[in-house]
Amino acid sequence: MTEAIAVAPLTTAPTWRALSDHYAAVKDATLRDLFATDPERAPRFTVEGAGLVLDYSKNRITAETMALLFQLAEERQLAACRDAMFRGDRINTTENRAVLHSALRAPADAVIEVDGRNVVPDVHDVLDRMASFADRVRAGNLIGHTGQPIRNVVNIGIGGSHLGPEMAYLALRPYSARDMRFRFVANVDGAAFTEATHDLDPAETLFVVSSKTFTTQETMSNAHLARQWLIERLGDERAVAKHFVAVSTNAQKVAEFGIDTANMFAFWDWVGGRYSLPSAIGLSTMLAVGPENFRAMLAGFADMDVHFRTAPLQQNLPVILGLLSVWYADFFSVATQAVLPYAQNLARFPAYLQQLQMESCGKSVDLERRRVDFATSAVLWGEPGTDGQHSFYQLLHQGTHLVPADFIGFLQPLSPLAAPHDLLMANLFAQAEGLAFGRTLAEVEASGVSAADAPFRVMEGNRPSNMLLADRLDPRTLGALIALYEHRVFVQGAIWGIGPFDQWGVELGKVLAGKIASELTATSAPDLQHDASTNALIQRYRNARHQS
Ligand SMILES: O=P(O)(O)OC[C@H]1O[C@H](O)[C@H](O)[C@@H](O)[C@@H]1O
Repeated sequence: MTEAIAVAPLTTAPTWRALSDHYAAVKDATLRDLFATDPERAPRFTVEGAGLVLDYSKNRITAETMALLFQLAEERQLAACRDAMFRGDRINTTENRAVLHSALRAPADAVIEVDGRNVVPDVHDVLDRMASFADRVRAGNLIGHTGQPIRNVVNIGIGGSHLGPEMAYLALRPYSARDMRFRFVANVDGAAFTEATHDLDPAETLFVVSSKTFTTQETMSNAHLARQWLIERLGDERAVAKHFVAVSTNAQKVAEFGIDTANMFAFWDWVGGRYSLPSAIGLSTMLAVGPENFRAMLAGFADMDVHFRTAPLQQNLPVILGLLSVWYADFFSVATQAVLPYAQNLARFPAYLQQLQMESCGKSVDLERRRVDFATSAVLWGEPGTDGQHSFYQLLHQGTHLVPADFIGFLQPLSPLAAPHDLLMANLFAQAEGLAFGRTLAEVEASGVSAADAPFRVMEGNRPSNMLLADRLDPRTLGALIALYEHRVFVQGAIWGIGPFDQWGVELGKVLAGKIASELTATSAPDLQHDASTNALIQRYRNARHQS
């Protein structure tokens, strides 16, 4: 099946109109009043699944809002779209591909077919190869060209081939090998490579070149730098064979680069880059945390897959979160959304989610090729708490933008230092409370602040947030958390009727950069045919380059 499920233009859907009317009726309701008039509100709007608890009661919603949003989900055939994805239909119609990241974490006895072939055994073959390779490296049994064991791993990749491995490595740092060093190089800026390798002994260093296509300019440039770095220092081109492995879908390009395909870990075109962490793209994470922890992370992904497939819409975490995003983007005209993990180890989680959500849902044409007349993805951003509190929370509390926030916290500390955890969690709960309920003028004045100063201290509140809690940031929980956001993005895409699995918008920049790169380095003055601004910028760079 290659066709997307056809749906009518979103804004003509009957429930969309009902939601518009409903929005007009509830937009000024305050969380103070909503909580005061409904003692059952917190339990009513708390759901659990796959080891995560979601309290979404501090959103600007009523029971009717949710009923209408669930009705919208029915009208947009969300369940049928979801089932088509899990079944392996070619729902990525603009690239004519199936979308089966869920197969990467399916149990070994599952049967998921693409073009009549069960892909699950292929997935498990690669996982097993990754596991035996990881065991070898971690035990010090992978010997480099000069006879020394490999102790450093440098992942070279960008986008989905970087953000997931780096984010998961940092998240699971307490579970990782402390006697090895892990580095992640993405930016084509040579400074990234230099910084990552300056203190590494090449004799002990393994490069994992991760690229779905194996053609990405930045990754290929960094991989060539790595090759040169290694050969210069070890003095022998044959060293490459023992210090490079590749993760890719493109065996031909891997061989052309000079990596033996025996040292390649494969994945498939039905895995999107930003969904590829549970594929072989997770190799450097597995090298860090070991096969057992990596498989536990996959089990967490699978827990959330099952929850998304089977929980009723009303109890379904990704469905609820996706619908709330639609509610804010399209009715409150909210342009940004914050993700605020109260866990230092999730420092790169917002960056990871940026690609996941913004590359997926940053679209303005629906699958029926119509320009949309509603807002799609919000700009997603965030930093770990409490650091963000001392930076941008001022705007969250008193600025003119409404920024719905996802707070993420863990009941058990990851660090052996338990005392700071109480303080961390106190801040987490306090921020959500403060944003929702604020502080009125009367309350400020009653606290002894003068009438002249009081207006500056008022916090109007009514700023929505979700609270996501789990027991502990362990591999299984991390998997469930990532899958929660993957499926939330899917829900948004299905409601909006856009294709969340392509990224045509990144192509133009690549084409232009290729042309400009040759103009910057041409020995004779090129005939610049850009606009006047771009021509002048190129000229300025050429002048500086040729003077130095
Ligand atoms: O894994 P690669 O093929 O090197 O792709 C790396 C990244 O670059 C592309 O331009 C896409 O925008 C991303 O979706 C992708 O993750």
